[in-house]
Formats: sequence, structure tokens, C-alpha cells
Amino acid sequence: MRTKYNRILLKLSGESLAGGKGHGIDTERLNAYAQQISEIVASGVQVAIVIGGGNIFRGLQGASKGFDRVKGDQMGMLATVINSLALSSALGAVGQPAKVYTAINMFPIGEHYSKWRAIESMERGEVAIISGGTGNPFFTTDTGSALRGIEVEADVMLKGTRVDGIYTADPEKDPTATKFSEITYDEVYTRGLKVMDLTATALCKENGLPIIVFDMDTPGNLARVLSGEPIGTLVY
Ligand SMILES: Nc1ncnc2c1ncn2[C@@H]1O[C@H](COP(=O)(O)OP(=O)(O)O)[C@@H](O)[C@H]1O
Ligand SMILES: O=c1ccn([C@@H]2O[C@H](COP(=O)(O)OP(=O)(O)O)[C@@H](O)[C@H]2O)c(=O)[nH]1
Repeated sequence: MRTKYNRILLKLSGESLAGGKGHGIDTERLNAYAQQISEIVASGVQVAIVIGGGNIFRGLQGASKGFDRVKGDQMGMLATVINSLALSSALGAVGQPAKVYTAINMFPIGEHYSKWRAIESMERGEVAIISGGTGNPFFTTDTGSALRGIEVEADVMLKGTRVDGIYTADPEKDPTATKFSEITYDEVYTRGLKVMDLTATALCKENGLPIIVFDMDTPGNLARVLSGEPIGTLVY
């Protein structure tokens, strides 16, 4: 497979990891992700991954039920560590080495994240799974993945999710919404599109990191995006 990119930051939605179950980890979905990821590493792409935690806990939802927001966000960040461990285990099972990094030190669950360690992992052919978000409350894993993508000097941030791109409105709520093949960072903001939070979009804009939003739940799509097939939406 020829690819346009040497190093990518792949953001996986925690919620998608729940598959049809709606909550927790669906092992079929997890294994399907591991399979797709191992295929692209075999083709020579360096891969860093940030995975969300929404299938387990979200700080904002917790706060609406009376949780302290900061504690809720810390629970959400720990949820991303759980998902990252699950993904590293699934990658190991298909013969793809992976290392989990954590935003805060919790050795030996993972290794404390540093840009250089993560890059060294990728250069060795390991997948670097960077967990724990930014390590701070009031952020999201979209922002965490923008930050890590910029830090590890990824060529692109791929946001793998359950919709096949960015639409004029949330396609899960508005069946008349139409898809963009590409859109500027500014237009995402001025149109108020909710597919990614604005902090993440702003960080990518300021540091020139392009984003592709695509449907990760269709097997083979990850390789298709990397080979330059125009699926998904490019944000530039
Ligand atoms: N304009 C839009 N275009 C595409 N998806 C949108 C838009 N607005 C909201 N969404 C929602 O964003 C979700 C994708 O974001 P993601 O971060 O992967 O989800 P989650 O936060 O549930 O894990 C989609 O499931 C979709 O419902
Ligand atoms: O830098 C970060 C990243 C995540 N979170 C918390 O972790 C939860 C799970 O992440 P997210 O909602 O981004 O996951 P996803 O939507 O991708 O499943 C969030 O709701 C936040 O509570 C946080 O506090 N700081």
C-alpha cells in the first residue's frame, strides 16, 4: 500500500468502542480496530493513538448527576487508560507490539508519556497509545489528540468515528444534512459544527495539523484514508 503519510495520530472514539452494547468495551469492535491498525503499521506507517473514554465515563455527564467536575474528569481520563490497555492487549493478540503511555505517572500500568519516548516507540514499529487525555480536567480527548499529534510531529490527525465525515448538521439528528469533502478550520467554527470541540480545532489550525474525520467502523477504511481515497472529510 502506498500512503500519503509517514506518521499519523489516530483518534478513536471511546463511545464507538462500545459497539452495539452502548457501554463498556465490545471485544468484536476492539478486535476489528486492532486488525485495521496492524495492517497499516505493516505497510510502514508510524502510528500514535489517542482513545476516548466516553464508553465508560464523561466528566460533564457526571457533573450533571452531581459529581464534582474535576473528579468526574479525572474518572474520564482514567477511562481512557482502561480503553488504551484494552487496545494494546488486542493489538498484542494480533502480533502488533504496542506501548501504553500515560499523561500522568502511573507506572507500571503504562510508561509516563514523553514526546521522545513515543516517537522512539513508533520508530521501532510499536504503536504508541497515548492515554489519559491532556492530564487536565476541562479538556477532551479530541484536544488531547490534537496536542499529542502536534507534539509527535504527525503528518495528519485521523479522527475515526461512527459517522463518515463532517456534515452541515449532526447527521444522527438531521437526515437532510449534507457531507463536506473538505472544509477549513474557520468554517467548522463559523458554522458551529459540533463534530470536534473548538479547542482541538484551534490547536490544529495554529499548528498546521490537518484533520480527516472518517468512519472507522467499516473495516478497511483506515487503509483507504491512508492511501488517499477521498472518504471522510478533510479539515485544513
Ligand atoms: N456537523 C456534524 N458532522 C458530523 N458529525 C457530527 C456533527 N455534529 C455532531 N456530530 C456528532 O459527532 C459525533 C462524532 O464525534 P465523536 O467525538 O467521535 O463522538 P463521541 O463524542 O460520541 O465519542 C458523531 O457521532 C455525530 O453524531
Ligand atoms: O484531557 C482530557 C481528556 C479527557 N478528559 C475526561 O475524559 C472524558 C472522556 O473523554 P472524551 O469525552 O473526550 O471521550 P470520547 O468522546 O472520545 O469517547 C471526558 O469527558 C473528560 O471528562 C479530561 O478531563 N481531560
